[in-house]
Amino acid sequence: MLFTCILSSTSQLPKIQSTTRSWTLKGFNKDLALRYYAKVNANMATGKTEKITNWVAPGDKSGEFKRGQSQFRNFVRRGGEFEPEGGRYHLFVSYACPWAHRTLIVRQLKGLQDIIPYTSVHWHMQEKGWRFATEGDRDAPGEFVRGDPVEGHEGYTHIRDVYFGVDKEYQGRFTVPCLFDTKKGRIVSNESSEIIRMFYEEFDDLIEPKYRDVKLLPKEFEGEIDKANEWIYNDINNGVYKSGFATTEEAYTKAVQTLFGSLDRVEKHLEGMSGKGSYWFGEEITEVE
Ligand SMILES: N[C@@H](CCC(=O)N[C@@H](CS)C(=O)NCC(=O)O)C(=O)O
Repeated sequence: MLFTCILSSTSQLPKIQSTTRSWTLKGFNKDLALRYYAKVNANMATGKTEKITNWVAPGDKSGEFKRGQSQFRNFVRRGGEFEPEGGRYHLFVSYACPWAHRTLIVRQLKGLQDIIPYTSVHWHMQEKGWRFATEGDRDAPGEFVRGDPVEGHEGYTHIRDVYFGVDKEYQGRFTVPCLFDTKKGRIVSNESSEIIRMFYEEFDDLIEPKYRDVKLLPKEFEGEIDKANEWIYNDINNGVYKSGFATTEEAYTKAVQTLFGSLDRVEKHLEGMSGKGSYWFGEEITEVE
């Protein structure tokens, strides 16, 4: 999934080829790839004053990409501070972001299209981070790629405006996905793994009955799902970033080897399921997918 985000951004970068046994990178020009990633990195300047732009902190000799924690970690919950309500929450995404993809996928699977509207930013992230599309953009196709439609956000040009709009002193990165509460004017969450979990059941009273039966975190598999998430997140989802943003050969090699080892592990698991269904646990799609 993350390969799509990083690697498909340029036709010059390697294509991933899946075989039943292993994943191989054919024609991988690492130097070219690293130069590209370095350029993306330089273009991803965010932050208000300090350079919180560097994926690898200056002075960190390890050259390893270390992801910061998402800072908005509230939950939409029945009876809680953020009640589930149709039209109340707005989801900001980028079609170029796989963390955002999973929120869109779950939104669709759970039939939340009329409950949670969304906006996708322009795909090209530049020095101020993600920006909203304008009327003049001719190169940003796709549904809901538009200006920020939230009332009170008139004049917002970038996702950073949403963050600074709720916290003038915000010091983190201006990431998508970001779930915004239009009623309280607050960011509920900018952590995709938690946004999807809110979508699983919290809005169930508002959706058609057939969507209530979509159980992406079935009780009987919860423990196994958490276990699988642990290494899939560290080695694959985030592993792509660790590979792409590494600034030393050592960090790069370690991340890439871990990544491909884990992709093999996925292949092996799915091969072992053959005949039992196409998904991680067989017949039913779950969070692991
Ligand atoms: N842990 C976050 C990560 C989100 C994330 O890193 N999004 C990237 C796009 S793929 C982003 O918006 N980056 C902008 C930046 O870091 O400046 C999540 O899963 O929601």
